[in-house]
Amino acid sequence: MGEDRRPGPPFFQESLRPVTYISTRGEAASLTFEDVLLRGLARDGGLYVPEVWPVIPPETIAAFAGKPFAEVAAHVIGCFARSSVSEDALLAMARDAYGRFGHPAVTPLVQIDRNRWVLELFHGPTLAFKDVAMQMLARLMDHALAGRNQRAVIVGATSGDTGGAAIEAFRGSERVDVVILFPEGRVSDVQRRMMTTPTDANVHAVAIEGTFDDCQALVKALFNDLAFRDSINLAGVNSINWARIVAQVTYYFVAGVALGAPHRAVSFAVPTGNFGDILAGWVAKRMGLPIERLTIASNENDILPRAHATGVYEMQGVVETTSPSMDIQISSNFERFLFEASGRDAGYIRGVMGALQQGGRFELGPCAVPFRETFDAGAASEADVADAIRRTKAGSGYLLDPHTACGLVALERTEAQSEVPGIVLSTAHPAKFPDAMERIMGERPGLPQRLSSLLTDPERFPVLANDVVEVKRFVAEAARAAPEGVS
Ligand SMILES: Cc1ncc(COP(=O)(O)O)c(C=O)c1O
Ligand SMILES: N[C@@H](CCOP(=O)(O)O)C(=O)O
Repeated sequence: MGEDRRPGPPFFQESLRPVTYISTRGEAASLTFEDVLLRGLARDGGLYVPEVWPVIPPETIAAFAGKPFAEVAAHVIGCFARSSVSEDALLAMARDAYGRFGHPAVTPLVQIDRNRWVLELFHGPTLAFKDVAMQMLARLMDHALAGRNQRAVIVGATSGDTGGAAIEAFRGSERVDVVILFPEGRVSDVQRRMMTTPTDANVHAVAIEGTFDDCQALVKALFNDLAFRDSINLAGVNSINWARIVAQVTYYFVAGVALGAPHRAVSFAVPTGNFGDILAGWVAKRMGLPIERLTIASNENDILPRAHATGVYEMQGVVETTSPSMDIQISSNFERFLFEASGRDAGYIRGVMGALQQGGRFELGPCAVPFRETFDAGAASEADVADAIRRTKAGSGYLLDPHTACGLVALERTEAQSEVPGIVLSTAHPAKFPDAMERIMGERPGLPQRLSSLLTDPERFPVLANDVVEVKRFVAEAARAAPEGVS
């Protein structure tokens, strides 16, 4: 394993050097992986990225072939986490985390067409791709907090899936309390119930009168109140937390190698909201995975494809779709890409993020070209989504969920006339969206037997105004109610 530092010494000499992390806004201290893991957002409001990019040599990538998912995960995460956690500890965590998945391959590939594949990321406990990272994150955080004899309060925002995955991964934890904010009435019943039916005292789901973007802004406001964040040891599990991205990089390598990488290239289409999952694909490419095309797939909330076409990132109001987890406008992780595309110009990032906050838009300027060169982009209308689900079922017998259908539509629109295999990331199981699937296909996909009581178990959740003071009060109360004994 080596690191991409141009110019620089040979990669093997670099390989023992721990990776440190810098903020995209350039005004926060550099941190270790463990600090980044526990802090989430940087104190200057920016996002952490590695100071140097690790590179995995082709022969190591080739050797991933046939290896258990957990072993590849330990290697990939180890590239970023070496300073904080040993590869043996990572391997033990990965074996434990991925042992909970319902498929031996963890993230199997299914062929749906001559040269198109679906990468099923939904075999974890909450039937969405978030489990792949969240199950590792919970173990990494517990390991780090135990080492420091500390507790933390996690506050997260969800458009449907992150919340359930976080609550499932951290429920019952003695070191962590979790408060998840979700947009009232804008998640599916199954998604909401995955958050509101667990009875563990350390997990709380809160409906916010607003959109996902409002929930995410509330979380960032809590992080930006430095006195508040320090008083409760605030941590984050959204993809603003770098460890989330890192843990998602693994399945790009696993899928790529299964289809012939590093000896041949592959392409991915990624259903996109917060830009986390596709950023993980971009990281895999930087680390050496030969990815020909990386396609941003949106639903009718098409701010990223519009920015791709016009060079202007402009908010227009969120519309509700059958793929609610992608009903997002402020794609947090886009900031990480812009930081790299601008040549790590923290001043540029402060400028564009300030403009977005104040005026709801910014011009990509010099970043428009690298954005177009690095990614393709496509948006699916609601009619496109229904059509993709119906014809895929008719053609191959395979049932896509509405998020995955956006991915397929975007892949089809941007596919080159090349023989490179196209992989659509399947980010959720169709059973998470029974109403939408019934409208499209005429029947409701069944939930797995282990979730049979989900739709009848009692729910508990307060509804709060989109108001930072009210949310702070709720979070402080949840933190106060935490058990004594750990500082
Ligand atoms: C099912 C599903 N698909 C796609 C996405 C978009 O992923 P990202 O926010 O990482 O872009 C999400 C939410 O994040 C999701 O829950
Ligand atoms: N689609 C997500 C939104 C939050 O994204 P994250 O990856 O930053 O946690 C969800 O389902 O909650």
